[in-house]
Amino acid sequence: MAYSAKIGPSILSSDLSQLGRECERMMECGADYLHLDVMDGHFVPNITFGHPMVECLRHSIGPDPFFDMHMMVSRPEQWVKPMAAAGASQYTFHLEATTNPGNLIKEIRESGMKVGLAIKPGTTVEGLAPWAGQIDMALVMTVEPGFGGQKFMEDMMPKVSWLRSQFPSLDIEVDGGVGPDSIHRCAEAGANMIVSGSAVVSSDDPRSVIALLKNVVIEAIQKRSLDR
Ligand SMILES: O=C(CO)[C@@H](O)[C@H](O)COP(=O)(O)O
Ligand SMILES: [Fe+2]
Repeated sequence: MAYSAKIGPSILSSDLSQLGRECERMMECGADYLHLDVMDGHFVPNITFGHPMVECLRHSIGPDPFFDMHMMVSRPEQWVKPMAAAGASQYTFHLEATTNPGNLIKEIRESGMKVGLAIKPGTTVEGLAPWAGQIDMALVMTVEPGFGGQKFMEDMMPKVSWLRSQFPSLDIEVDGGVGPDSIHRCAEAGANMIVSGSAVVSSDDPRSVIALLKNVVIEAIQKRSLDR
C-alpha cells in the first residue's frame, strides 16, 4: 500500500486578492499540498487564473509546496509547457477534454510534472481505467466542476471504491463539497488525497479541520491494511 493521506485545500473560495498569503496560511495550518483550480470559461462556466498567476505564487511561496493544478480547460494540451515552466508540480486534466489522453500523459511527464486524470460526475470510471496504470493520481469529481461551495455527491463513492479495488496503490483524489460531514464516506471508499475548499478556507480554525480530515483518512487506510 504505497499511498498516504494528504489534504489539499482548494484556494478557490479564499480571498483571491491575497492568494499568496492564503496559500502560505494553508501550508502553515498543515496542508500537505495546494489544489489550484484553473478554469477557462469554456470547459466550465467560470474563469479563475492561468500560468502567470501560478508563476507568481511559486516565486512568493518558494519551491517546496506541491501544486496540484486542476485544469478545467477545453484544450489541456495547450497549457502543459507553460504550467511546467511556471512551477506546477502535477497537471490534472479532464478525460472529457481530450481525444488523446495517452499523448497528453506523455507530454506532461516529459515536461517534468506528475500526471493526474479527472472525471466529471457524468463520466464512468471504466473510461478512466485504461489509463490508470500510466497516471500518478485519479480525481473523482464529487460536484459538477466550476464552482466551490457545492453539495457533495455521495453517489460518486462507488467510483472511488471500484478504483481502490482495482488499483490498490493509486493515489485517488476527491474534489467538491468535501468537509467534516462527508469525509468518512470518502475515506471508507478509498480516497487518500482530499481536496477541501470552503470547509477549510472559510473555517475559523482551518488547522483543526485539516487535522480532522487527515485523521479520518489515516484511520481508514490503517483499517484497510488490517483487513487485507
Ligand atoms: O474543482 C473544484 C470546483 O470545480 C473544487 O476544487 C472546488 O473549488 C472545491 O471547493 P469546495 O467544494 O470544497 O468548496
Ligand atoms: Fe478542483
